[in-house]
Amino acid sequence: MVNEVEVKTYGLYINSEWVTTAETMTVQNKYTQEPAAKVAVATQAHVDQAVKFAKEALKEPFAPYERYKVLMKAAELLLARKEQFAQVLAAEVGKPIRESRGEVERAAQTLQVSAEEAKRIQGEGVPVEAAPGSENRMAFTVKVPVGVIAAITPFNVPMNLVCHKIGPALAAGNSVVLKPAEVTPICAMMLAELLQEAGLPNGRLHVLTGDGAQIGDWLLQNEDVHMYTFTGSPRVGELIRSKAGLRKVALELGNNSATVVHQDADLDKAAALISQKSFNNAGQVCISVQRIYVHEHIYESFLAKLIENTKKIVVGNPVDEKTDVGPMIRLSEAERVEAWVKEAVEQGAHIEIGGKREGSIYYPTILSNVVDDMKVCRQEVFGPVVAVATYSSEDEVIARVNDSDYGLQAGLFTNDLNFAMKAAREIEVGGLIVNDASAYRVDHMPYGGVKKSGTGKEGPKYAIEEMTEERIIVFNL
Ligand SMILES: NC(=O)C1=CN([C@@H]2O[C@H](COP(=O)(O)OP(=O)(O)OC[C@H]3O[C@@H](n4cnc5c(N)ncnc54)[C@H](O)[C@@H]3O)[C@@H](O)[C@H]2O)C=CC1
Ligand SMILES: O=C(O)[C@H](O)CS(=O)(=O)O
Repeated sequence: MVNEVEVKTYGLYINSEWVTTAETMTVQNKYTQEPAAKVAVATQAHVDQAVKFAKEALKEPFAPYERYKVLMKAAELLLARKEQFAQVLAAEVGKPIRESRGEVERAAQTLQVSAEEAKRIQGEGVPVEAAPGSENRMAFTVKVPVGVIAAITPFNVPMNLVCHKIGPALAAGNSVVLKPAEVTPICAMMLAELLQEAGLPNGRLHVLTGDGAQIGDWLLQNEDVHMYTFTGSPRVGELIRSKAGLRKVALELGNNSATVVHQDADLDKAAALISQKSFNNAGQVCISVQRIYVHEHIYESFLAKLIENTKKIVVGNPVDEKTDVGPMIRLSEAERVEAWVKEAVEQGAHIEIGGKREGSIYYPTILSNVVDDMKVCRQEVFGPVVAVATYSSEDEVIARVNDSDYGLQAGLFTNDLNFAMKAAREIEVGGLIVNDASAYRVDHMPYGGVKKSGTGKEGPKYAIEEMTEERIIVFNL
């Protein structure tokens, strides 16, 4: 089937209007390299205008039940248009069509859970009367919106990660100025159309496209932005934190995710799940398996099963129903991954399968005989490459998993409850997944890392905590 995506020009979405600009940018189909759409290029005046409308919108009532209805309606409309959105994702990301449909379904769930959470935002009674001299007082807290939130999102999951920002932000009563990734903004623009149709009040959402660094900087300069929520690279995350001053910042950053296969694990299950979760979206998932630590007693047998499963992966055109792995986001990224693998091989690694590039497609690759200081282990590959190493003791593997700048999620296959509990206590991550690979996520769970993987949690209930302020009300009776 040929992917026919209409080449449409999107304006900036400001105060429920589509604002055209003299300058536009082309968004490419990542497999065919043909134009998929054009988007407007915002100036600082557009950024300031969007923030101004966002701030003004906060003065208009938007009650929790109204937020619930709008977000639920948006989820319903999204599911009704699942195929249209999935085809756009396949084109703008190069994400295989079955996986793209999965992302749209998850995005709808994220909106639904956000809607439900809109009705559950609550404070608590505070027994101030327990303090000497306060016997005549009563107090309680309320959660109030932070105000205007700037949301900046990455290219790899452009639909669901946008919903993880605007869903909770709107549910909590905020206004949002969204800056989607330059290379994958189309779904975000379509989502804005959909939210408007679902009845979102004017001014609550604005979407700006153009130069990411420039718009990011203008958003940071604008004092009327109260919070920044960012998902992307550690480099940009640190930049935002350093420029945000005293304002709130939530950061979802990178990882070089480890998954451990212990000697008592179910090897068939481990090999099947790890091969599937290492190469989804061509490995461009920040919890994608990258470092695989296998107990030395079962190493040969596990590796053979992992290779066997990986051989079945179909590489090709994302719109083909059979395709499991499509292109990377850009040629230079595939070339970078190729160079890292070449360097690892020069340092002694063996390519067990893969190690091949065709244009921006990099084939699923398993490396063995690796050492922890190779780039493919130490840094974030963000591509379809895994590095398999052996270990001999529980303490050794926990120390090696923790020997990383990152700490988002890790996986552990074991049937030993004591080892699982020890790992739960000692592995330094935001989430440990037992008997599955690191890349497990459902959208209502708390999600976020430690160390260079970021600060703050996503998952609507947890993101709402970040996106509200707690206010105490004290009565002197
Ligand atoms: N923890 C998580 O949930 C996730 C983390 N990531 C991480 O994101 C990275 C890959 O995504 P990319 O889109 O390449 O990341 P990136 O950091 O290059 O870009 C992310 C966003 O930041 C914008 N941006 C670029 N420069 C900026 C600046 N100076 N100020 C403000 N905004 C700026 C971009 O336009 C884009 O919208 C990887 O490191 C990956 O691990 C990706 C997905 C999820
Ligand atoms: O971190 C990412 O790349 C995504 O958040 C993982 S998921 O939400 O697509 O599972």
